[in-house]
Amino acid sequence: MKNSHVVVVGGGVVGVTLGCVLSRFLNVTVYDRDDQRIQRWLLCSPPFYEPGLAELVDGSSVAFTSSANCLDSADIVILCINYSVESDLRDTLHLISSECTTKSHRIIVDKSTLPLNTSQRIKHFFNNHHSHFDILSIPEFLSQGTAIRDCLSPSRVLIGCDTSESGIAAQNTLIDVYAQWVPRSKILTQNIWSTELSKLASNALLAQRISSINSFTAICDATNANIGQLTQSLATDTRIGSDYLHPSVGFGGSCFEKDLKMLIYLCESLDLVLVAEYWKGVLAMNDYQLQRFVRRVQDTINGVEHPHVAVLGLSFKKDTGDVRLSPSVRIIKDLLAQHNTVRFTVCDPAVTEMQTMNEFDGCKRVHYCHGIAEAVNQSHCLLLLTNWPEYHTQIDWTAVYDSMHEPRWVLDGHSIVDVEKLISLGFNVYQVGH
Ligand SMILES: NC(=O)c1ccc[n+]([C@@H]2O[C@H](COP(=O)([O-])OP(=O)(O)OC[C@H]3O[C@@H](n4cnc5c(N)ncnc54)[C@H](O)[C@@H]3O)[C@@H](O)[C@H]2O)c1
Ligand SMILES: O=c1ccn([C@@H]2O[C@H](COP(=O)(O)OP(=O)(O)O[C@H]3O[C@H](CO)[C@@H](O)[C@H](O)[C@H]3O)[C@@H](O)[C@H]2O)c(=O)[nH]1
Repeated sequence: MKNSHVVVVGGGVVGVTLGCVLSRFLNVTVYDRDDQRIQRWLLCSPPFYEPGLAELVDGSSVAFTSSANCLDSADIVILCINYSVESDLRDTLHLISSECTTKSHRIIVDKSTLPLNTSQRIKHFFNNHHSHFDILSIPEFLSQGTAIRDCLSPSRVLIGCDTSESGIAAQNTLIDVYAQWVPRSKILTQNIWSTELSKLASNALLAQRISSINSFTAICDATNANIGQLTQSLATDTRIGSDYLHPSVGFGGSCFEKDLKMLIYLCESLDLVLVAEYWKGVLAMNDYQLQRFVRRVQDTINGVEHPHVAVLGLSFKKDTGDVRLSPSVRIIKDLLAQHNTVRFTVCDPAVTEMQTMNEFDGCKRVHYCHGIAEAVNQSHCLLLLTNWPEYHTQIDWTAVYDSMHEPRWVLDGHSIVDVEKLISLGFNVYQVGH
């Protein structure tokens, strides 16, 4: 195993973090078809922001390439790719099959979150192409912003395989690989259906908790109940706990929505109509929460001539520059569509000006700012759309008040700021569920 060559396919946060950790024990190449991405990694200038990843890459022995011929020397191929369309996956498999010609046996690990039963379909594909590849499903549970910590100390590692002799041998090989840094008690072996479903179930339950708490913010907004007091009470019940019960404008990012849709698709294809409807409710609640916030913003700018809205936080959560399916982006786009004259100044320490321009197709009504002071200057309304509490505490509220124009609204989408303090300074404040 020591001299095994591992090729990680996909140079995103999952592939690169895992590649770096594995390179402490094995010979690792990260292959991505996007040459620009690879060039950034080769220059140790990551194509996206993930805390500590540049340093990890810099200190590792990982090789990076956009040339697929590295696949031929691989003993283990680990798929860490994003899934867009079925034909894309087929092309990837054809590529692996055509490049991997010289060795008689290899292990293919599916680490991407792809539609259920994909590992089985990968197996059939290679069987039909007369290649002796064993397929394992090892889903990834890391979160962006804490990718390195999660990869080094995972809560569990699931290794799914079929029940053939060589499948179990491949599973044992990967157990030995992971056991080099993960306690064996945290490495669980399962069948492939269970590992694939475990991944979707985990994200579905986390998303469901967020939608559940957000549903209570709607009740709090309509009554005298306060969401902070409610979550405090829920958190003290150890059976419920406090994780993933932080109220927000809704969850975002490239995983929860996509994985819920895969789960719903699976339920529908199994004719489990009620189960599908149940999970659709989680997505519907997420949209409802976002729309409630958009309406709140509209109410605050109604009647203001040429409203100027400052936005703090564009990425989908703290410690990442990822704007994929970010609630913040959705809110701005909705308001741009509904209001002809509104303009935005946006500030996020982890997002670049170029990303912002690309996200809004160069729209002249959205401006990127380097700091909060610049963003809020002459604005009528400030949207707090980051769940980065440390960032909120850096705000000089008196200076913000002086540089804003009437009606001086602060709308806190992540229930973080001290509402009473802002009201005492003269701001109008809306906080989700307050
Ligand atoms: N981002 C997360 O927090 C996270 C966590 C757990 C699991 N996942 C899953 O892991 C997978 C990867 O996630 P990510 O965020 O690193 O993705 P990403 O979109 O950032 O990166 C994927 C990379 O794969 C490359 N790629 C796609 N098809 C390829 C091919 N055929 N050949 C070579 N390169 C190819 C793309 O160019 C891209 O650079 C996804 O399936 C995702 O759902 C992501
Ligand atoms: O109490 C909470 C917790 C999170 N969020 C939001 O939920 C979204 C997702 O947050 P998080 O789970 O921290 O980020 P991801 O990086 O998307 O990670 C999720 O998705 C990954 C990809 O599948 C999984 O591997 C991880 O285990 C899973 O946490 C973000 O918009 C957060 O603002 C809330 O609104 N309230």
